[in-house]
Amino acid sequence: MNNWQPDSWRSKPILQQPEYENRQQLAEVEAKLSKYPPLVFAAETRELRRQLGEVCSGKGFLLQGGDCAESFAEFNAPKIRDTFKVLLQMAIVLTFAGRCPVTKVARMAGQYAKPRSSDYETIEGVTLPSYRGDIINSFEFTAESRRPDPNRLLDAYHQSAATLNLLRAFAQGGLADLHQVNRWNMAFVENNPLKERYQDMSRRIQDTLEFMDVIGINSSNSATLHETSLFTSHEALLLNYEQALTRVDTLTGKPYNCSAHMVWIGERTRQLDHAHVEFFRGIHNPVGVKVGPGMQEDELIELIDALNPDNDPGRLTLITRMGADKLEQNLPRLLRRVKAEGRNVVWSSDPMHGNTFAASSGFKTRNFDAILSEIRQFFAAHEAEGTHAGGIHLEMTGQHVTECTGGAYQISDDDLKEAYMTQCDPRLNADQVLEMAFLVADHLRSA
Ligand SMILES: O=C[C@H](O)[C@H](O)COP(=O)(O)O
Ligand SMILES: C=C(OP(=O)(O)O)C(=O)O
Repeated sequence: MNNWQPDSWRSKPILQQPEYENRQQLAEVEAKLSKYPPLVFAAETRELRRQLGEVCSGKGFLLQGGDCAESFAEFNAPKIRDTFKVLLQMAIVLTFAGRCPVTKVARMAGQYAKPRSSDYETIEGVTLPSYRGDIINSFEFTAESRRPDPNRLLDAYHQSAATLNLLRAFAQGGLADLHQVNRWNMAFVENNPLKERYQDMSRRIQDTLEFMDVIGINSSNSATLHETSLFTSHEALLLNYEQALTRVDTLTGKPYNCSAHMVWIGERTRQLDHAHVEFFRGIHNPVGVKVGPGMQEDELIELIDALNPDNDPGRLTLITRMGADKLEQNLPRLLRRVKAEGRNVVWSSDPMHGNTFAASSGFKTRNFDAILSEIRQFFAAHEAEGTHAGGIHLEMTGQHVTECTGGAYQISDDDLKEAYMTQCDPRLNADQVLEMAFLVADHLRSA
């Protein structure tokens, strides 16, 4: 890899970074972190890359989702469990109703750094630095809380480790057993308007499991029924942290970012000659890049070639976040060009980030219909261009929040205040996610 070093990003321009007052303290924290154990194992990231290779060739679907920003204050087992459950529930719908293998990647165990539209926030005449995620500063609106603190990198590491530990236990310790999932999902949809449809699917899964049991395949002899695999991901925005967790894999001799299985570059920091692209080109994880409506065809090809010079299917996921009103004009031209140039990428849709607006009540929100519209258009564009709609990327939570308007419960502007808990962007709640899962499953089945 040409002149790449884990720290070669430091000589490039970089956006969306905090201003640390005490650089010496930051350096000490980075040195400490670089000696800590990796959070993931390189071979696991290779398995994810293999699965994404299958998705790239049209034989699978990527489901990526979780919090907009994980929080230090809201760190507890029920919250992790509920998001895990909702991800699994969605994956079951996609796999069973959509007849498609699903690779599950959580936006968890590391999603602590946020790019912001503005460096400052003003409330009632007081201006302070913006909240940039718990790895950097605190949400509370005081000068002290908003001061970037290097020790937060260590807190983020420890909280990621604990989250990952619980996710691994849930995935492999029995909670994700298909018999169990089918059972607890029933309670989960108790009050959902799509309950009938879900229960019908659940009964068919139950019949299938009973049939398999009769022919001798059950949880005690099949890991596929007893366990699940769940990978982790986050936006690798704070490169001081990401570099400190980068290790050379002893099996292959290649550098991997061991802070998560997959990491992505955000829409605001994907400039070709900037630090994030430089760092990402050298790590061997599967990586993603957000692609907004302003992306030009030539620029995209250059970006693809910088990040995936070997044209390896599974290495690069393009996460489009166009906005429902801009997709039709901008996605097809990119699909056409990438296909014409023979570049292997996974195309995934983030229907959240292009559809944010301020509600009349003042809350930052997203409307469910706009989110669905972006997804529908994403599938339609791929169908028209003969490319594979490979995944979705959602900001969502298992908690019953009221952050996005609409959906079967018709959450209104006025309802937003009931349970608006996000620290940054509005998330879909469990009911809205289920509704979306059926819609996507219908598309997958007809694709
Ligand atoms: O999640 C993405 C960004 O961090 C977020 O949309 C920025 O929000 P802002 O426009 O309120 O800064
Ligand atoms: C910041 C994010 O998205 P984007 O880069 O697409 O704005 C995000 O996914 O948290």
